[in-house]
Amino acid sequence: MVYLEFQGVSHNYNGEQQVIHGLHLQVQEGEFVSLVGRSGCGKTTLLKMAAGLLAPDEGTVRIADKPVTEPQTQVGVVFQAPTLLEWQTVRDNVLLPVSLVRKPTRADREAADAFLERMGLAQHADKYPAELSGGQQSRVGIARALMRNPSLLLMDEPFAALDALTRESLQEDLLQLCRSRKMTVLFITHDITEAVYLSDRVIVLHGGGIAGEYSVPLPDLRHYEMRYDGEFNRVCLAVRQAMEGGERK
Ligand SMILES: Nc1ncnc2c1ncn2[C@@H]1O[C@H](COP(=O)(O)OP(=O)(O)OP(=O)(O)O)[C@@H](O)[C@H]1O
Repeated sequence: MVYLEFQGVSHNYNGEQQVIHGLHLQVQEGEFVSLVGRSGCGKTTLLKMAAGLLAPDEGTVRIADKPVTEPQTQVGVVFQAPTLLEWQTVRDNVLLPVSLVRKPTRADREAADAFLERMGLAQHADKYPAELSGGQQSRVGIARALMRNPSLLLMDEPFAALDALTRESLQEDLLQLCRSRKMTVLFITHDITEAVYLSDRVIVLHGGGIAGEYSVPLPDLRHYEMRYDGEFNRVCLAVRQAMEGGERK
């Protein structure tokens, strides 16, 4: 079943040249799709339209077959800058999606603590964001998005500020979570290896549209050794070549 769909979507800022132009894309329920492309090609613009934070000038974005006109409760969004509330503790920041609609219960606090533990932040729950490193703050942002129990996760370079090993372990955690909860994911990254490792499909954006689309022929259960596999590297090379300026579909 198609879960997220862009139907002939276009967008420009301030009436200037179109950043996204008549784009069609379907993401299946439970599918993990990465968006890659040169800086400024419109990845964040596309993600913001899916999040209901930006309206397309033309075309429609649909989630579960309903047009998106505003932010949706079943959608979790993670940006590279985690935008945490400085005056609230780490735990309260994670609880924010709940406290915006009702008073958090003990079960909510336990769920928040479980996500923080999963992100390796159990001992930081009572601290304030300013006391955490940039990478730790990014992980709080991810825990907060997961607190919504989202069916669709939109992630914009969520691991960009992390060291290589933390990044790898969070990639494993994210994959496990997505598979076990059958989450649909749209994931932006500049790292081709990360895109191929995490995804069922990698989409290359170029010139306002889709320049290439690559299914990843790896089993659902991924292991870091797969990154050195010949097939894996063939997909990485194809993605890279499309990023260098492939034909627009
Ligand atoms: N609020 C805005 N107002 C005007 N122009 C904008 C705005 N946001 C983005 N743009 C422009 O739209 C284009 C696409 O931006 P977008 O952030 O979607 O690209 P991106 O592919 O995510 O880039 P990056 O990889 O550098 O994050 C860029 O040329 C950018 O300068």
